[in-house]
Amino acid sequence: MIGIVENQIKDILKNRKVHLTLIDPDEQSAEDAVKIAKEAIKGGTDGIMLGGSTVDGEQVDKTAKALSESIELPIIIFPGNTSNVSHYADAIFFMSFLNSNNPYWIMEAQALGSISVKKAGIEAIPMGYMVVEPGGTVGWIGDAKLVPRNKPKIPAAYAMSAEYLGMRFFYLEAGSGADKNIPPEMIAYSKKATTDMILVVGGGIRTGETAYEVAKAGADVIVTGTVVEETEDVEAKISEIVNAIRKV
Ligand SMILES: CC(C)=CCC/C(C)=C/CC/C(C)=C/CC/C(C)=C/COP(=O)(O)OP(=O)(O)O
Ligand SMILES: O=P(O)(O)OC[C@@H](O)CO
Ligand SMILES: [Mg+2]
Repeated sequence: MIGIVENQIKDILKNRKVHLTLIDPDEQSAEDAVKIAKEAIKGGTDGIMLGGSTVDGEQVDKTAKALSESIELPIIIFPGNTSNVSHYADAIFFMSFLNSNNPYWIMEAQALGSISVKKAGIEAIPMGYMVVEPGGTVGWIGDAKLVPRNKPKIPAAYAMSAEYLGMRFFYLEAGSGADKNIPPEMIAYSKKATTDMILVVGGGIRTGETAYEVAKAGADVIVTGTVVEETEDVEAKISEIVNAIRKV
């Protein structure tokens, strides 16, 4: 069933690209996460993703609670593992790590995590997750068979199969803090290969210019996380990125 958050994203996509700000609950206190989220909202972001590849459930829960008390925008869990489920969030990217070598990340974590998702009563958004070189921490933790950067047809085939399996979102991930973002050509292939798939792209996007390229190539949802950790002026940085993708 399609829920409220997914419909909100689809509504925005009728007119323009979507930007999500990723906050890693491991990097700051819940109070500071709220400050960052508020700045990002002033900069024009459309929602907050909460997650990290090495974060514990308690910190996710605390941060989700603080955010839910202070902001109106959707809070979407970006789970690093089964413990990262919180009823204070609005939704969870219910993702399968499609190019992992380990069945745990492809289907077991989902089976184990589904019990908490059901109990929490949050919206599950079905997503195929594909990690491309360099892949960062998540590539290592997720035991990924990293997609070579010059092989755009590989993720395109996975995107097609994910769509045939009923997944509605497909995430091309270069790894948090990557020195290079997903190549535009790769984004274009995955976009062309699918019909209604919502294409999410993240990892290594730090400027309005790259965000524009990624959006122009076919990304529907552009995710930035590390820039927020690196910049002094979160509002200005997010607004640079958001203004750039809105030009597409
Ligand atoms: C659906 C449920 C409940 C679980 C699925 C969990 C899966 C498949 C996870 C995939 C593997 C994984 C570890 C993903 C992490 C995704 C993520 C939150 C990335 C962003 O984190 P980083 O910023 O790379 O983390 P660090 O900053 O900690 O390096
Ligand atoms: O931290 P950055 O490099 O913006 O990456 C965001 C996201 O794709 C990580 O999962
Ligand atoms: Mg991080």
